[in-house]
Amino acid sequence: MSEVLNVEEIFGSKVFTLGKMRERLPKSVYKEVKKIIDHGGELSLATADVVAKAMKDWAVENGATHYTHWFQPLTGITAEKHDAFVTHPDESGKMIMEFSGKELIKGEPDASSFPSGGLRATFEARGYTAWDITSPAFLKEDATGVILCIPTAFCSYKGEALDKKTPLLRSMEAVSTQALRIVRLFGNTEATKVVASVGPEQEYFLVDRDKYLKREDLIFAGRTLFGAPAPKGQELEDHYFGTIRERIGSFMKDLNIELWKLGVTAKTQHNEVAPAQHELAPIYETANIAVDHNQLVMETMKKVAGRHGMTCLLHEKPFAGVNGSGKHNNWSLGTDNGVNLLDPGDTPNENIQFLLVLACILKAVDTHADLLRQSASDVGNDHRLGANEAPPAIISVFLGEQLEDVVKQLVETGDATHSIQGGKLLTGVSTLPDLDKDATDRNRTSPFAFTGNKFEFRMVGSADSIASPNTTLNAIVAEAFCEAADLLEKADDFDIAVHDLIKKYLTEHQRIIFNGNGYSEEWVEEAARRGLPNIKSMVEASETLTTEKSIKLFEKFGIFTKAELESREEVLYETYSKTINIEALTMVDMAKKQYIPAVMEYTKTLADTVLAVKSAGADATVQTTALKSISEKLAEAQAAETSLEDKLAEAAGIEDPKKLAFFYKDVVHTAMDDLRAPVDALEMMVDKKVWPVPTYGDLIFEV
Ligand SMILES: NC(=O)CC[C@H](N)C(=O)O
Repeated sequence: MSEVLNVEEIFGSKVFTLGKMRERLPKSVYKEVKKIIDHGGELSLATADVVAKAMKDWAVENGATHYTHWFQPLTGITAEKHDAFVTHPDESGKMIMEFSGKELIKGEPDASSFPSGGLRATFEARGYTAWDITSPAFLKEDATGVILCIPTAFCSYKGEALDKKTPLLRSMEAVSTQALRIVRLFGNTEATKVVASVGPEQEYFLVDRDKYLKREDLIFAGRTLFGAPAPKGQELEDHYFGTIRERIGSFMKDLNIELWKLGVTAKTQHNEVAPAQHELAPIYETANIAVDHNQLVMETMKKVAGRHGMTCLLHEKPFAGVNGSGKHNNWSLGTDNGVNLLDPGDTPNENIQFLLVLACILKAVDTHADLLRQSASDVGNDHRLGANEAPPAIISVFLGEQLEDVVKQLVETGDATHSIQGGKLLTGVSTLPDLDKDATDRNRTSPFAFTGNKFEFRMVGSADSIASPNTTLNAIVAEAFCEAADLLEKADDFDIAVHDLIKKYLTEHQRIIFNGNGYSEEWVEEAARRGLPNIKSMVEASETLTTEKSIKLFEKFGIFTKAELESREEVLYETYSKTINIEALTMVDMAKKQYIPAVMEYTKTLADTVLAVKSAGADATVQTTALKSISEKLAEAQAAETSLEDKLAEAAGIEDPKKLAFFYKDVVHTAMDDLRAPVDALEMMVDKKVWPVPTYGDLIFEV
């Protein structure tokens, strides 16, 4: 019998939850904290002192020696700088551990080396972290000891956002304010806020650590830059939902335990489509906490994989030719009195509030398809989108049969009189129950799919923070709600006005609805006919941040200033160029120091064989032909390697960040492909024993 795991007891044990605050704080202090969490406001320094002491006492009781303001700079990952609770000893030499309210609420981590896109000159180095009271503090335990982590926002001396959290929090407030106006129109006077909630499904690969360490591309780039396909890929679909192997299972078990302790509701786990690919999905929660938790999920996956002699690859496309990894971002909006704005009910044609919300979302997604596409772009996702079971780069919305039919009725006749019902699914077996069928099937080819009571934004990449996609979603929907509320609040006859507005929005924006196969070539053509943007790369997507339309949107709701948007665009170009540069340098390194020497050595062995066979008086045609074709490919690889180095030298002379990023995308990238092709071909021509690195087969089938 295995040991019984008390999940209820370990869940949240490393989190300074509301429950722990209620136990440890004086009633009045707890009430003040709770009020600010729910409705905003500022904590007085005296109250902050009391909270800080309680938080420190709890942390120290649990072994903590340090605290850190934990934040999310524009690197897309998290940052921390530890400070011990240590203070000056008194005269007798005794030291008492302390943590003040001031230290809790505000930090000044310097942190001047983080990307700021020109927002901070080096002489304006001051940056501040501010406690995000809405996301609970937690304990991180590793070889460093136990560290109290306080989620914080990070901004410059002038108050400009330098992180991912600040704009997200601003967008949550914006969408809450505007969505409240909508529910008020329908007579909901009880709700005091509308919360954006998110559940991100995290896909990942696990590879053996020893093999990983033999591949510079995995170490430096997080993905394979070379590699011929293995004889078997994912075509048999036998890995998908297959039995979880022992080694992976014991990783998953440890991962769950670590995550539960951190209050992450790790819920679903399974093998994904590609060999060595897996998935973990939590239950949805407030967007801000979901973003923090997803960072913890990614970090914990890497840590726990190490303990099991494996490495977790979060890259969107670690292996060419098989599925990449996404992070399907399930998003919805709910009032604090329990109404899910995205729940259509049984008869959506009669649910006017839902239809208005839906019409607003379609309008938002159509109007800002470019921004939504941008929010899901990162360097790795360029390889994933549109390839092997990942949504295309074209934004469209899947509504499903039932809603598509309601929309059609509204657009065509102005009235929706009925809703298609799911009915029964007849199993045809007397011992099996007949099932109630959903009114709508699912569509995994869509980048933005309605799934019953939420939207699943499937475009997001696996390695990316989910802060940007949710910030953008909240922002664009806030704008649509705001425009609708501006009109409807003034309407003489609300019923007629709302009906007309829904019809208008649906008619104007129905081009964004697509229920067919998003992977098909026909859709690319059809989307072009409809005038939908097809933004193929991260570099092209970055430009959309600073269009007039984008600046107007984000400034209107105080989510980004123009300067913040410009700085982010610049950071994206820099990140892109630096990442591709690392990849290209890694390729040069591997080609020059590993592949080319290995093949040279092999050609020598072959040449010796040719001579030996000939001198023995036998026919050496096979050996000679092999030698010739391998030497030709080797020459091709050598030339491509030199050309890649030339292109990198050319890149070094380009100063403008945008021009440079485009150069990396258009020129360096092509040179990289040109080098990969002959090396991959050589892999199939030489003896496996001389190949200097583990192959695709070794990496994804022998974990
Ligand atoms: N079965 C699936 O859901 C595959 C999803 C795919 N891995 C993606 O990148 O989105």
